[in-house]
Amino acid sequence: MENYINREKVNETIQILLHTISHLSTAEIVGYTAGALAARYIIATFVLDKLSDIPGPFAAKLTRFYDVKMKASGKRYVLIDELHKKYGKIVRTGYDTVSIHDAEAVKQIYGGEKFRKAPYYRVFLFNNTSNLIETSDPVQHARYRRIFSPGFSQATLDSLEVLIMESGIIALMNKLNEKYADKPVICNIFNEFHLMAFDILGELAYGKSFNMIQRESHPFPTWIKTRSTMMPLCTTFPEINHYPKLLSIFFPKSNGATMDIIKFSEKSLGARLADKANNRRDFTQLMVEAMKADKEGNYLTASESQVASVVLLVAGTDTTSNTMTFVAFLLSKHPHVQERLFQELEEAMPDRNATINYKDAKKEKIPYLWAVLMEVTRIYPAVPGGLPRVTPKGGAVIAGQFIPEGTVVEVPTWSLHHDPALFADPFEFRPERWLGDDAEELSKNHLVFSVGPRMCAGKNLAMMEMTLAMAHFYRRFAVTLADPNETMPLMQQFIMKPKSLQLNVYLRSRDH
Ligand code: HEM
Repeated sequence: MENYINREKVNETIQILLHTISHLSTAEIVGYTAGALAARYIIATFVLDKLSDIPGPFAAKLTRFYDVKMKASGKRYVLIDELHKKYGKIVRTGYDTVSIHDAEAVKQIYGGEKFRKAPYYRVFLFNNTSNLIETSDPVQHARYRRIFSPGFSQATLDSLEVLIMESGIIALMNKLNEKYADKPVICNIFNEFHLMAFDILGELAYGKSFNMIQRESHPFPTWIKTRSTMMPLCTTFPEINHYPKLLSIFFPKSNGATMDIIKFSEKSLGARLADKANNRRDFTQLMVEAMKADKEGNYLTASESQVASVVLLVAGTDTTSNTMTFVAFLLSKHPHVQERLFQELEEAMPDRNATINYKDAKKEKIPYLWAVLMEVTRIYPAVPGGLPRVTPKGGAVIAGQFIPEGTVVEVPTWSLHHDPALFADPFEFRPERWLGDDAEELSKNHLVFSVGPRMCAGKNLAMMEMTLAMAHFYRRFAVTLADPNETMPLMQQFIMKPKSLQLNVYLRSRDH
């Protein structure tokens, strides 16, 4: 390279440039700079545009703000679906982003390591510290997965079942019995499931329950809510997430909430480190061990551990509690389904107040409960949007279309779940569809936990928690909507939830 550079010529050019600039007025400098930036933008957008043959709204081609607007609407999954209906199975959603509505593309994009997680995920950086959900580096991801996989295994979860039952499910059932059942008192069941999910994850990822079912309050959910206001902008312009100082200027409240979360995590982990007698195999224990591990082995830094607690909590609370809210909504709207479920549960648990083990509540034993969960998560997948990935070096042909390297691609989960070619009458709530001979075939396009190496690590925990909670809840109570005309409008950030943060119901005790 050295040989090709004529240093004298370069110096001479710089001198001429500096000389010219020194003779320009401020207004001229501003004008020329703006002109140069505009020219660069026009050339990049219209001349060098590598995605020019992919259809989509004109505004999406011009700026990433088109996507910010979709995200800020809280309805991005619906808007993306409408774009597919208008433009076809491959749609441009931004100047470097493409949505692909094609079931075959799922395996190609998510099934292996080739398509890495997009910079979008940097919004999950806490304090600029990498973690299981955020990292796009397969080596770092493998280290995190190795450390945490014992905590996600069914064997570990079985050993923690009593804890999950007592701190979460039974505690909630007792509260519902006392406070709401058979009384003309409205129960915001969304909130109650939320409190339960927090208490369970508190036990597993913070070493002890937050005791929210009883206390009904804790600053954690507010911190998370405050932090999430930065999502639309910070997922679309992800570079900003590497600069905590910039974040503190642009999003002072979000940043403050992040710092509060980190401080809380630091304190909780410190308490567990000091509690030498406690060695149950939960996530906190895995972190404590990883912090003491050899640098060459499965180690975690203190900062990685604090962030891991947060990430497990964020990933494992709203997802499960919102899904349980969706179950309550759909079962209230379809009383015959609720009745059929009750009959199966009554058979499995003849005594209303008895408890049942997970192994006796599973698909093989109570198939209708499983079918209800499958159908609810098909209609309302807690993570409804496409999961953004980057096309590898050399680009890739996806669904018959060449997509250049470095493009962000995603397959929209909600759209596939409502595609009549994949699910007959997709907008109909019909758990029975999961009891037929083609259930296994159908489940190939059921993507609520995603697929491949980056699929949900907490699937076992989620299924166990939701199955046990639903079994005990619908065995004990009949649920009706406080407002029979309730439509439950939804709001999507990364996770989807009821927009009002409420689902108001009445609970009636099953009397035998
Ligand atoms: C109904 C409940 C849940 C749903 C629908 C769900 C869905 C998902 C989805 C779709 C992903 C892939 C994200 C992506 O690629 O961008 C994911 C990842 C993840 N989930 Fe879940 N999740 C649920 C519950 C849980 C629970 C209870 C935990 C545990 C605390 C958990 C922990 C994680 C983690 C750690 C990842 C990242 C995995 C990795 O990249 O290796 N999730 N989840």
